[in-house]
Amino acid sequence: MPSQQPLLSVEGLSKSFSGIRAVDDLTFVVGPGEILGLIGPNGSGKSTSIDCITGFAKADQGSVLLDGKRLNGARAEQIAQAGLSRTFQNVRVYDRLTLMENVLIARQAYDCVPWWQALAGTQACRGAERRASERGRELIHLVGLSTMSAFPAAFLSYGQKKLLALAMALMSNPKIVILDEPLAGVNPTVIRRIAGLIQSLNSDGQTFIIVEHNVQFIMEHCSRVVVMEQGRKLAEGPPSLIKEDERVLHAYLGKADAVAMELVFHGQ
Ligand SMILES: Nc1ncnc2c1ncn2[C@@H]1O[C@H](COP(=O)(O)OP(=O)(O)OP(=O)(O)O)[C@@H](O)[C@H]1O
Repeated sequence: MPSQQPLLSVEGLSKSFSGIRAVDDLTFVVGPGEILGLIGPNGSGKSTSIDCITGFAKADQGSVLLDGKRLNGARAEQIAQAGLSRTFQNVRVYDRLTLMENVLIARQAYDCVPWWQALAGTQACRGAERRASERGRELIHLVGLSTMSAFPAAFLSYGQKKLLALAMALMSNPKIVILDEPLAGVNPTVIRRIAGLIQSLNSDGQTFIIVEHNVQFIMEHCSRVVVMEQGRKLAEGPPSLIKEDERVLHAYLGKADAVAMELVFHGQ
């Protein structure tokens, strides 16, 4: 549990789909500068929780506070504007648009000048456009895609699209970035690049929540881990404690012996 005032507080979050309790009374906090890992077996409710927190699904119960501001009932774009941005399990980029256009579109949800200024092409509007282009260039460079900046996103490999999605999520200078399975379908080289980016952004103060099936990655890169099983929080703590928790091994493999430990925590 972080000692500072939490940046994000999720309390009593619940969501059912026609009788299936996908998320059941989930409570956790994220402190400023943390990298929180959210793990659990398939169907344990991770994505539904993230969808409810980010306004992509409506929770049945519970509250979400970002920096003390209540987000319940807000639309996804309002939540993004408040400082909570995310990527998706199935990467979402616009294939026909260039990388630069993709990041500029991502920023529009957050840093839009009023429509009348945009129509009139005011100085404020031109200034905002210039700042957005500079930020977009910086982020495309940061994720290592500068040489492809003017190419359509369709030219990118799946792993490169994940890097573009990360740049898009950062466009708004969010308080928290939620990465939903950033490593799924990605080769080891891109995994290393994503890991390096997360670490370097985090050392500059960026807070992350990472939802991931690669438990080894979570154990290496997160300061704290929340484990879900059947919609509920099963365990929570630093990686060193989670690794010792037999309930976590049981949740994944139905047993908690040395072989299970190697398989879950070291991917062997
Ligand atoms: N739109 C939906 N309609 C009906 N049931 C759903 C829907 N979305 C999720 N569920 C169910 O809710 C439960 C939690 O699903 P969720 O996708 O949140 O789990 P998850 O931990 O993210 O799984 P995975 O790791 O496989 O992505 C599952 O039983 C799933 O079948």
